Amino acid sequence: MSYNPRADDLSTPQSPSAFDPSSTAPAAGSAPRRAAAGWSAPRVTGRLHAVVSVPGSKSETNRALVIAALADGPSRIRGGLDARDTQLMRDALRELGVDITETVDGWQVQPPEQLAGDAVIDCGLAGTVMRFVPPVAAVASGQFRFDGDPAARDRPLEPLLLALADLGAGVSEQATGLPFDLTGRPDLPGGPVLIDAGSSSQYVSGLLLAGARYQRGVDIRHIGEGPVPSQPHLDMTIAMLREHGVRVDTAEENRWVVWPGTIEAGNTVIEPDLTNAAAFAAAAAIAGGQVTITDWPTETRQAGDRIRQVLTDFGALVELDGRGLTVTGGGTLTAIEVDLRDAAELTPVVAALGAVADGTTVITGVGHIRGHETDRLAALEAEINDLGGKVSQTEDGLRIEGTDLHGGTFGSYADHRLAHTGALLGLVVPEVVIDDIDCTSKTMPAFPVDWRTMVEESNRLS
Ligand SMILES: O=C(O)C1=C[C@@H](OP(=O)(O)O)[C@@H](O)[C@H](O)C1
Ligand SMILES: C=C(OP(=O)(O)O)C(=O)O
Repeated sequence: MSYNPRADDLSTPQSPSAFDPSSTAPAAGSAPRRAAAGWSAPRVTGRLHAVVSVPGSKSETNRALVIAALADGPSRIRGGLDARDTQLMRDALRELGVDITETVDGWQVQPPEQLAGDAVIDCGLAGTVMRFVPPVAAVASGQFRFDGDPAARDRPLEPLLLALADLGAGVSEQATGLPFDLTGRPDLPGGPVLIDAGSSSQYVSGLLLAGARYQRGVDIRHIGEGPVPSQPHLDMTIAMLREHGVRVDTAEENRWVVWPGTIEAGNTVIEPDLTNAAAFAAAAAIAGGQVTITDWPTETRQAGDRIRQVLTDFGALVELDGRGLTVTGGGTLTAIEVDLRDAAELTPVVAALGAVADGTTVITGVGHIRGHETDRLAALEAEINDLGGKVSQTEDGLRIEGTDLHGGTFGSYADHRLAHTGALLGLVVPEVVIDDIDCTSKTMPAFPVDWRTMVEESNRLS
């Protein structure tokens, strides 16, 4: 199965323009829409009553693949996510000479004696591919061109390219993002490097993942004014590396040191993706009723686990027990104020909840998501307001006045999580149509079917 639609088949709108507090024109909303009829979001007619399972974590899967590709022998990954982002990662690593066999019992990953290749690496729209693979290619012999979807060319990358050049890789001069060329060398010196990682934690994760294979390891210092976002994702990187015998020192704030050495091969079991699960959990809160997500881990490194507290704060009942995570909603929500810097991926789901909650929801700490799959702050503002919402961007987040909404087309900008926002609103607002539901294949190809099943089965029972 391929999750890699041709860029010119996507017909997705352009990214909305950068934040401009003086502008009242919703650049994102005025972008051209997909001409096709779109996907009618299913509406809940009674109460939700569903048990849902979601596939593996994108973040864990792509880290496990990179670690296995750099390890000292064969590894097995069980429960790995099969979606566009992880397909692109598997394809990229294969271009570097890694053998990945997909069996019913998981993926068997066999690294080559020496990473090597001469290839164009397609990053799609995947942050984890465009930021984790170049540090790996830096120790491969060969020349690589990195490119991706049109929207991927707008995603920030320059700090990582500068860092890789400082560490000894050959990076095309003047490159500030995709596309760029990289020449690797198995004896990459590595060593100390300064980086402004305020726009993405993924630069640091990428350097950490490959750093043990650099001659002098890597000693990264973040020098930006603002903090590095998404701390749980950094913690996940460090924990997974340590599980594979890599020494990572983190005693100093904003400094990460990886010692040179072997990355031990081993087996990894991937947890369900809690950020994708968050959309299903939020469904019960927004529409009322009960949704159980199976296999929700009692302890996890995933940032998406934060949704438990968020939904509780909105007024839902959230229980974690042997069944999994069960969310019970009464159909009304109370607005919250929340700093999502550590779990910025949740912003589109939280924005949907805020749009229909009683009161004004304020989300802070997420200015950097202007560089996610699309400018998420502009897109959420424009698309929710197109349905009659009252959303405005702030410098580092959103201010959302809960109100009654009406139907209309919800633009997804090729962003799976924007599609989740539209689907959530469509549970309670009649005639919401999502222009491009297929973009959910980035991390969950079954999303449209599983979402509709959740709603239609509940409607049938109530
Ligand atoms: O390392 C990862 O797996 C991720 C880190 C975060 O990126 P940013 O730090 O760029 O937000 C997160 O938003 C993204 O979905 C996945
Ligand atoms: C920001 C996200 O993805 P990426 O890994 O492409 O940065 C996301 O999945 O919400």
